[in-house]
Amino acid sequence: MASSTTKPIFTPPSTTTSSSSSQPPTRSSLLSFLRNTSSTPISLKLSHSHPSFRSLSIKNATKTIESAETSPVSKVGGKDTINSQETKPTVLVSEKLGEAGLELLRNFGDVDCSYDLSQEDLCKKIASCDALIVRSGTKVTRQVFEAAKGKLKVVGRAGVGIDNVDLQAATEFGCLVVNAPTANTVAAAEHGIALLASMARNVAQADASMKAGQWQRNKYVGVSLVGKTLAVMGFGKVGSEVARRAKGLGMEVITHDPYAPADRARAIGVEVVSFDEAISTADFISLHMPLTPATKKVFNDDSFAKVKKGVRIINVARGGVIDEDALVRALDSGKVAQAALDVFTEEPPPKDSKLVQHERVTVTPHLGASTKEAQEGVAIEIAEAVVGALKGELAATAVNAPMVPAEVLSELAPYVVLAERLGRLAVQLVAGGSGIKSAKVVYKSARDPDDLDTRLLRAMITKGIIEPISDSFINLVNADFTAKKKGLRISEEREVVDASPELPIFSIQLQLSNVDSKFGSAASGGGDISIEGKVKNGIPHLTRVGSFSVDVSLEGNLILCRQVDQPGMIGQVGNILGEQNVNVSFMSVGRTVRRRNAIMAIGVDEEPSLESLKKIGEVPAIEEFVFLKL
Ligand SMILES: NC(=O)C1=CN([C@@H]2O[C@H](COP(=O)(O)OP(=O)(O)OC[C@H]3O[C@@H](n4cnc5c(N)ncnc54)[C@H](O)[C@@H]3O)[C@@H](O)[C@H]2O)C=CC1
Ligand SMILES: O=C(O)C(=O)COP(=O)(O)O
Repeated sequence: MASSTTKPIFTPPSTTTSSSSSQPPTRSSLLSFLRNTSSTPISLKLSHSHPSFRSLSIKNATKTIESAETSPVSKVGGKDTINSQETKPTVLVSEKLGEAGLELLRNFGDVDCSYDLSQEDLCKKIASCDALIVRSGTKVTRQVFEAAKGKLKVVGRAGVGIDNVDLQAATEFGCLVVNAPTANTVAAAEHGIALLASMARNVAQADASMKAGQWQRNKYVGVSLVGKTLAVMGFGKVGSEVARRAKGLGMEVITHDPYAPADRARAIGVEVVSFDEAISTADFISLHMPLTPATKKVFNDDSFAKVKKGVRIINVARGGVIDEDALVRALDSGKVAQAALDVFTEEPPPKDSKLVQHERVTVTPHLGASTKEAQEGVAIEIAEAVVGALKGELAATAVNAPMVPAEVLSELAPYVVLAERLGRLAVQLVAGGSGIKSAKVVYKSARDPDDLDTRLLRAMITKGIIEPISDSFINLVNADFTAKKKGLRISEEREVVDASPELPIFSIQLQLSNVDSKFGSAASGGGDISIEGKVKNGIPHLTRVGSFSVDVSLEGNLILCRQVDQPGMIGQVGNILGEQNVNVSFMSVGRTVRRRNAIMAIGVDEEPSLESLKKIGEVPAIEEFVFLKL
């Protein structure tokens, strides 16, 4: 029989545990995946609307089918439109974007094209924007995220380099950053080759000289490319395309990239070498690495001291990777013969910049991505990514959230839902005051542990745990950051079990350590709260609570009761709920020893009233129970 201290224990539904009730209406319907996946099953959608971009989405299928009237997004004439009664999302485009991309955006929301905004004006405008699309000219600083006051959900970078976006601040504010990484690759590579060839033959200088009325054939004798060594610094998308083209011009190509696989370079006849070897053997050095703290001013006095005398440098990456004063010194001393630069530390550079004015320097105003083709491609790529993110889909080009390849995601989708619901459920089992400091996730699978990418699952478990206990906005972007800030440590383990290798995961177990439980039966032997779940026929199920086996699908609301294992219990509880017109969707009983203790897990469609929950607690054989919202 239950003691008065353990019975009845029930948790009234807290507002923070219900994501739909806790979000302001304009936000709850958006960013469903980034923000809230807790209410219905999901399916996957792959869209191939642009050849260079595969946008990957997880959509709430039930919602899409059932709630055309209530969802802000519906399909009309093949276009994504917004129902008239809902506020359309506002997308601020702060730099010139291709018309095809703008068209896509206009079909979805209100588009405000305001170019050349001052930082102050950007901060003023941003408070009413759901998305911001930039190129390299807009500085998206912490100040911008602060000024957005939580309204801004996505920053889309219509291009590759995201060094103009404060990613840390974006993450802290839960703002997704997406980029368009593929559509301008060829344009940047072609511009690199154009600069290489025109620098070698003094095209820009000779052109200026002729326009000034001169005919200086002897002054502009160039150097040949064939047989010369080109060092490609950064063998990514652009670097490898430059290398391919330089090989076609008869150049020897070497590369330095600490992260690129050597066999990918070797496959096109390019040798991977150390930084020092690359810069000391090359006749031409072409820069294609991103600007990061590690690459900032990596070309400085020390590195110029190591280059071959008379080297020629091309930079279509970022101005910041070169110490520009050091480059001027190296040009003046003759160590560097020429430079061709598309990018600058400060853009536009000061009018009196010694580098820009230098006779042996060829400059272009950041034109690498500026071809008609690339701009249309980039505009479509970013518009699709931003619209997708605003619709709550997972972005394949997310820069500050877990990004999972399409084929992996299609397998993991139901486990993603399971992960979040286990987190959400476990945290509701924790007794009031005890803070959660440590969570352990065990992924049981028949597959090799290295085959399982758990970043997304981990982020969803974290979101599930943190969201109900946080009054700030939690999504996939800031879940990890917020968990760390709250001092929650999440560890992961993979356990190989004898199960079907067809399934990526056999089960997910979640343990919260050193916490008191509202529901004593959820505590495992060591005093931790422990629950486990599986995916069955695509539906997440709770399969273990503490040491009790149960089997209930994780949908809607859940009542967990521990009772003396005796006949008639299901009927008694069912009757109490029935009297209140609460529909029982499923029931499962798990016990350790026959006729002793059992756990009853009851799924209910409606939220039972306080009165009916009290009545359940008054059933003599029920020793403890808890009401949980998923
Ligand atoms: N001028 C322009 O208009 C354009 C400039 N870009 C810039 O070009 C750069 C490369 O773009 P993608 O090739 O698309 O990027 P990517 O990400 O495909 O390639 C970058 C490569 O740099 C490598 N890398 C990182 N740190 C390095 C280091 N310390 N030393 C050598 N390599 C390092 C990476 O491993 C990666 O392979 C970016 O900075 C991007 O912003 C890109 C497009 C247009
Ligand atoms: O994609 C990049 O990284 C670029 O540098 C292109 O910049 P832009 O969009 O032309 O301002």
